Amino acid sequence: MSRTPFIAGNWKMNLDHLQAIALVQKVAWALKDARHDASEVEVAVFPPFTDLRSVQTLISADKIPLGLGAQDVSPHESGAYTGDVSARFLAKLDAQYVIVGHSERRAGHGETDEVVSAKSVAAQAAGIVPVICVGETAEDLEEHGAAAIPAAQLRAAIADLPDGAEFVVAYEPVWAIGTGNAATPEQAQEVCRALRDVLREACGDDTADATRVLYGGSVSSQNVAAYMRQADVDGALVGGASIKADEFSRIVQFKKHVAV
Ligand SMILES: O=C[C@H](O)COP(=O)(O)O
Repeated sequence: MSRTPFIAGNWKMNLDHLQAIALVQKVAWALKDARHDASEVEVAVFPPFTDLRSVQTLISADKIPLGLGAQDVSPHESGAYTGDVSARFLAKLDAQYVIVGHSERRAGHGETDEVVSAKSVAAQAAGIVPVICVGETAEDLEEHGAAAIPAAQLRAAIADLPDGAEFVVAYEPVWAIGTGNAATPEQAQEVCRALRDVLREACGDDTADATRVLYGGSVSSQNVAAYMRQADVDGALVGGASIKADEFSRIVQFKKHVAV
């Protein structure tokens, strides 16, 4: 089955809303120059909450072929949850995606598998596609091998999603994030394949064949093509390189460097 490749740019806590506008304009020019066809490669950006409105306005006014996502979402619908942002609020801003379970939130904010599952459910209920991040630390890798922890995290994150729910999986080995020490394409393929097996077992063939599994961790224009050659890697979750318009645009144009 063919899955549309997906390049997702997670800006993390970078760029205020004015800088965000400038970056999106540059990315839009680069995509136009490259005659980017969104039906061939889907691209989305994940700005901080405070930038979402500005970025959404620009994308919609200038018909920029970019999807929009948020970096986090509340597991709750509404009420006394100071600082939380609900999935419904994000949907109102045309967010199509939301990242859940990023390792920086698991580690820095104590997010458990249960919280990640609740966030996936909240997003899905509001019509937003969760981008479920999983990945092992260097210690996990040594103790359990590469796939065991990400597979367990994925099982937990999708456990309460209804049948047929759409979601994206992002395999991000923690040791590869922001380090320049990217996983090899073969390592990425091995774990992405194992994650697809989890989907096959938990949700059946249709979901396993249709769900996009991304690799993330020090992705650049130099290595993206090698990941995209792997049978079970359907795209990339890009951090640092996504806030550099030229580099992000080169990543998006990976097809120029690889026959897929
Ligand atoms: O969400 C993105 C990942 O954490 C990867 O970040 P990075 O490309 O800076 O390594």
